[in-house]
Amino acid sequence: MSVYEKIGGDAAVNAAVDIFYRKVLADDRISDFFDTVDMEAQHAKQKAFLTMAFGGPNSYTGKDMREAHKHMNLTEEHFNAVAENLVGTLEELEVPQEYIDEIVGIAVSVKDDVLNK
Ligand code: HEM
Repeated sequence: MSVYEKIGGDAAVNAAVDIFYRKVLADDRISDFFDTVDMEAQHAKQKAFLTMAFGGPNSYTGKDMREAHKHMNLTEEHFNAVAENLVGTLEELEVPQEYIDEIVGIAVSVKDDVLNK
C-alpha cells in the first residue's frame, strides 16, 4: 500500500492542500515562485504536488519533475523550504511520524530532478 493510501488518499490530499499552500505563501524564501498563478490553477498544482509527494496515483516520472522545474533556477535552500513546509503540514494533520519519514523519502528521491542536477 502506498503512503498515499495509508494516510487517506484523496481526502488527505485535499485536507493538506490548503494548509500547505498557506505555509508556502507565508514563507519569504519561496513565496515568489507560487504567487503569480491564479488560485484555481495553483490549487490543482498543489494537489498534483502533494499527490506526487505522497506516492499517489498521479505520480510524475523523474523526467516530468525535471521539465516542470527546469526554468526556475531552484537551489537547495528552495528545496529545503518546500520540504519543511511539507513536513509542517503533515505534522499539523497529525500524520504518524513513520509516514512523514516515508513522504520525505519520496520528496528527496525527486530532489536532483527538481533542482535540475
Ligand atoms: C519534493 C519536491 C517537489 C515536488 C514533488 C514538486 C512537484 C510539482 C508538481 C507535480 C508540479 C506540477 C507540474 C505541472 O503540472 O506543470 C509542480 C509545479 C511547480 N513547482 Fe514543484 N515540486 C517540488 C519542488 C518545488 C520547489 C522546491 C519549488 C520552488 C521553491 C517548486 C515550485 C513549483 C512551481 C512554482 C510550480 C508551478 C510551475 C508552473 O506553474 O508552471 N517546486 N511541482
